[in-house]
Amino acid sequence: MSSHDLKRQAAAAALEHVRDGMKLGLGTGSTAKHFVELLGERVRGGLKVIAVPTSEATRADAQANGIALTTLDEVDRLDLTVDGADEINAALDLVKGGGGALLREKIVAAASDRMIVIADESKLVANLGRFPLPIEVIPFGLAATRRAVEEACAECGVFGSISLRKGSGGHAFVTDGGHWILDAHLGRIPDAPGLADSLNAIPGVVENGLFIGLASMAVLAGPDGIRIIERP
Ligand SMILES: O=C(CO)[C@H](O)[C@H](O)COP(=O)(O)O
Repeated sequence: MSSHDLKRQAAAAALEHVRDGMKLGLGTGSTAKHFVELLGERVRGGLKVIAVPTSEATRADAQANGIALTTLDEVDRLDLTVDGADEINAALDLVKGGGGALLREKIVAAASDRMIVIADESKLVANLGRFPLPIEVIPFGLAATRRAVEEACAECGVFGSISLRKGSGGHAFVTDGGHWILDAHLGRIPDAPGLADSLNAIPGVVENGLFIGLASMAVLAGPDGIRIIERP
């Protein structure tokens, strides 16, 4: 079965947790895009939901699929966010931001009563860190911020190259918030909560891609079917 099919299966399984009248957060990435498409089918069939997208790309997809949108200024809390991830461990801590939407994704997840992570099972890892950790930074003072990121990593016992993410044309990739992304190639992150706190204490860092304690359930699709991991 292709990765495309597995992602769609995970998205379909998560859709079973959506109820009429819910306020939803819509994630970003290829797996979340399947969820938006399947949710759109249900909306066209009469399901009433209202949703906050986590990126301009997801906003466009949601609008194309006829999903009513709102903002976190107009609603207090969201009932459920469904989003993908780059890495998921057994404790449901995540690395996110491969698609560059980590800041809005974390704001929306934190404003949600529940977050369901959808992925093909290759995203489940014993240790976080093989996927480069995205760190969203302010362009001003990039070199100083990069040095501070290296120091914070070293103090947490993790080492590796830190690269500025490039977009099309070789220029810096620019997030929806107008920021840049440093990708930290660390290999293994033994203390993810500690590293997340240290990175966010750096003035030029806007947010990092470690999602600690935000996901309540992972829906993982593999060749043998759907596997659910729930936060105890
Ligand atoms: O964090 C993300 C975007 O910022 C995505 O959820 C993550 O990159 C997974 O993407 P995909 O579903 O395409 O594998």
